[in-house]
Amino acid sequence: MSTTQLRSCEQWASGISHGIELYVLDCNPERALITVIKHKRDALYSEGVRCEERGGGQEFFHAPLEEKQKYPMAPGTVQGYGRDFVFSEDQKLDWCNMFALGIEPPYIRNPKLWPIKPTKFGETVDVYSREVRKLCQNLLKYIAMTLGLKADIFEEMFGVAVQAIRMNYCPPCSRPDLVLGLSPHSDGSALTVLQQGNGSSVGLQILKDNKWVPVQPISNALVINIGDTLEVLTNGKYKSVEHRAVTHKEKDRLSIVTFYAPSYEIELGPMPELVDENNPCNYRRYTHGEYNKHCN
Ligand SMILES: O=C(O)CCC(=O)C(=O)O
Ligand SMILES: [Fe+2]
Repeated sequence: MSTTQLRSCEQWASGISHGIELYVLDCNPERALITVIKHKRDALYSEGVRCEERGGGQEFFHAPLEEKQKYPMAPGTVQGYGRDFVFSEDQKLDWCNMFALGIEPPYIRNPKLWPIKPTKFGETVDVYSREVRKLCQNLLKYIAMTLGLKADIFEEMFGVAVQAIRMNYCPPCSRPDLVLGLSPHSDGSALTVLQQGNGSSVGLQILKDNKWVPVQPISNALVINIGDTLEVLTNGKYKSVEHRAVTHKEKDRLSIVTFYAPSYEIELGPMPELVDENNPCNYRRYTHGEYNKHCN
């Protein structure tokens, strides 16, 4: 990593509250693919970031099937327990089970899908999500600054940002060569915040220079993915990263993923500040709501 790149990492790190340390795998804004934030135990940690250790995810997935099926993901929807991205009966399914909930704004919440067991589940998800929301707002400020834009530009543009959480649980798989945990995709969000459960197998891989590169889980670390929305808004300066998750022969794996995106009705497109003769507009305008319908 060059000195300028390091300097920009430091600037980000010192600016973020809670004494978070920032590690950047590729911090050139032109190709910023993925960022790893390492936070100190007594900062975000104590405020609920290790969601799965406090009754957040693992316990839910280990509950009997009848218990989980009380919160089904209805066909054509994206909240509850089940499988997303099922388009046809002949499709080869991913190995992961998912559990997803809308968090903000309040109208996207479906209280019937919030499990009552484990008892701490709802509270844990709420505390965690509040902290992650602040983190996303902070990150977007620093991203704006790396682009020479005013710090609040994204916050002002996003309205009441949409936030959702998804837990992906992959049991061990005897033939990891035959099935993926999650098929390759990019996220529609502006930012995605991902934690790989402690003790989980290596699973996440990003496509970099046409090769799948594993993202090693770092204890107490969050992985931040750039999503499609940020790619569009920055006219391609920040690139959305294609990623997938692989399975493991003996180990299970839990990932807890937050998607942070602009309000559904806001019209989005490359920001005029980032379009000029040398950087022509590369994307058409759309709303996040329209994009979501197209994807689901
Ligand atoms: O499990 C992972 O590491 C990736 C999860 C993911 O990409 C997603 O939920 O969109
Ligand atoms: Fe993803």
